[in-house]
Amino acid sequence: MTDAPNLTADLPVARPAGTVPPGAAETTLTLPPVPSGAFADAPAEGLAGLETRDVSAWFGSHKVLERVSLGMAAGEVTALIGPSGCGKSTYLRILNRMHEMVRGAALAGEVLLDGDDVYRPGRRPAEVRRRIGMVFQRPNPFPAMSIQDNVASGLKLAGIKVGKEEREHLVESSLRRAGLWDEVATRLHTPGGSLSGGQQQRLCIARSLAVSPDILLMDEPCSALDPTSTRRVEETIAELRGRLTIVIVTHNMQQAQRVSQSCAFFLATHDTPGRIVEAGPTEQLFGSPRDQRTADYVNGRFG
Ligand SMILES: Nc1ncnc2c1ncn2[C@@H]1O[C@H](COP(=O)(O)OP(=O)(O)OP(=O)(O)O)[C@@H](O)[C@H]1O
Repeated sequence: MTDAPNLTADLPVARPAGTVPPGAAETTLTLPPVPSGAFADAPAEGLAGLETRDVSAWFGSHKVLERVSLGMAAGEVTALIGPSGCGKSTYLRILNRMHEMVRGAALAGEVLLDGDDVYRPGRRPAEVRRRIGMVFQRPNPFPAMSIQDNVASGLKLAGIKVGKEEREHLVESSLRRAGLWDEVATRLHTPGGSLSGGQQQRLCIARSLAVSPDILLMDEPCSALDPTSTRRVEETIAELRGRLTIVIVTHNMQQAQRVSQSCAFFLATHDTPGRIVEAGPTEQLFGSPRDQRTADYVNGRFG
């Protein structure tokens, strides 16, 4: 594994994408390509990996991310860690084109889903978001809608039409994959809002899975949950590993170690945007970090 940011350290932004603020991307130059899978073992067959090259981000004139290059291997769980405000959630939202929904937001760089830039002109954001699903900090099912319809709503939102039988099959298989089926099989018609917080979060995972995404992004998915529900969601993540690619933002160092195979440590200072200080196998990042700042952070000495 390689420290991701060092590949292109101190080079100007390579390819402005979107509405980069004036003067932000001064130079255009050709960078040596980041070798595919440079940060991970060979990708699992049939699964898609994600890679970013020199991703920078702004809110208005405030630059919040600086040239983040990272490979997120197919079928693995990659954890993004770092102190509050270092840009982890912004980075996550860039991966499935949600960042551009914020007024005044801009970015530069490339996000490659199986080698294909999700910001390529002509590529539809809705299609990107179907392939790269997202689970948020707070469970957000439709509370009055039945459990079954909540799962199927993912299909509707993505504009996927299926027959009754296939719909039922998808609902069941998605709930099974999210580890919720046994708890709800006899009450699929009761409202999603009647479930516990942890069950609601797994319902949201099932809703995301119903459209068969390649990637699942999770933004602190357990921060609103009690320890038992947290453990259950972590088990679900473990079961999904190898079937799709997961990128999770977490403040919980134990959780990062429990669920992820790779880890990236982000850091910003009061006058510098967020960057990756160190990325690599989780075991190495926690067991023998190369950078003192990583060691200090994972050992709870700051942040
Ligand atoms: N919608 C927004 N408009 C303006 N600035 C924003 C917006 N969202 C985030 N920011 C700023 O971008 C920077 C990075 O925020 P971000 O939420 O990505 O960090 P984070 O590492 O995920 O933080 P946390 O761990 O607290 O969630 C912060 O300075 C934040 O204030």
